[in-house]
Amino acid sequence: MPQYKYGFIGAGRMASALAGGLVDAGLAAASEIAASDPNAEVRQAFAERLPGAHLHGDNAAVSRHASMLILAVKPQVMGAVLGNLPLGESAPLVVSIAAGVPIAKLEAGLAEGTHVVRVMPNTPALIGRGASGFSGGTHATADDLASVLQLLEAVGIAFEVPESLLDAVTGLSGSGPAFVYTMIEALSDGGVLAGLPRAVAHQLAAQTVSGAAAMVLETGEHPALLREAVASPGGTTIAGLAALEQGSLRSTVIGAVKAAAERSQQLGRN
Ligand SMILES: NC(=O)C1=CN([C@@H]2O[C@H](COP(=O)(O)OP(=O)(O)OC[C@H]3O[C@@H](n4cnc5c(N)ncnc54)[C@H](OP(=O)(O)O)[C@@H]3O)[C@@H](O)[C@H]2O)C=CC1
Ligand SMILES: O=C(O)[C@@H]1CCC=N1
Repeated sequence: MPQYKYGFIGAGRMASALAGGLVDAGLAAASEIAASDPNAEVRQAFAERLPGAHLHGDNAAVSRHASMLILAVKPQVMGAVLGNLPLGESAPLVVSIAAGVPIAKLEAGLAEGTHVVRVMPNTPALIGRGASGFSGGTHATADDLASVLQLLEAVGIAFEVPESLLDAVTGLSGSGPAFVYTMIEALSDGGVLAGLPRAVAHQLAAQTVSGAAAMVLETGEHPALLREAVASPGGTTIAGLAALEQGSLRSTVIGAVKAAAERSQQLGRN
């Protein structure tokens, strides 16, 4: 019988976000989670965030004993990791969260017949607000996909997509939090320029982004209609929107998602 419900290979930022999120969601106790990482500081940080979890320096100590094995290493080291990853007798479901690494490459590096699911999550999974896409491999069963959906829905929302769309998910929601943090910083800077104290501007900016996102998700209204409701004729908002259009905000954001999706595709070719 596998000893750990969830095993993470690589205990870095995304592994600790997912592990923390699934413990908070009640899907597993910390003692049912194990993670391996060659970096002692990273292992210590994971253990501090998730007291009771089992940390190892050796991947095999996790890969042999997990029901679901989550590969959370950089795409650049995935080949080396797969080449040295013994699986337990009751072979685990292997889930990769690495950007760009195709299912075919994962399957080729693992024992024939291994059940594989490729996932693209994001870091807000740590607080139950993740947004993920996933796609099953050649041998993945309906039960495997259901287990992965259960995991991802415990930490946010998730959509099954054809594998060909996972690079797009990476560009939008995988990398997207970084784009939004940049927007929050810029809003805060704008508030400071207009005279607000930094601490107040920072809170107002973050809450404005969070509130506006919740309006889209909770009212189901199209963002364009919500925007129109903010912009009074001859008012302040339309003056600001005109400035945004001058700076080509939309095409810049579209370009950012496209660049990230293209980089994900490139990583897959390496
Ligand atoms: N961060 C994010 O927002 C997201 C990341 N991802 C994907 O998640 C994966 C992990 O990203 P992230 O958590 O940010 O990266 P991190 O660098 O924080 O974590 C990866 C960890 O893996 C360790 N590692 C390196 N080699 C091995 C090995 N052979 N065996 C086990 N562990 C190893 C690294 O150690 P060391 O640093 O010493 O090399 C590092 O601690 C990536 O593939 C990324 O594409 C997906 C969605 C979002
Ligand atoms: O920047 C990266 O490569 C990873 C993948 C998606 C988010 N972070």
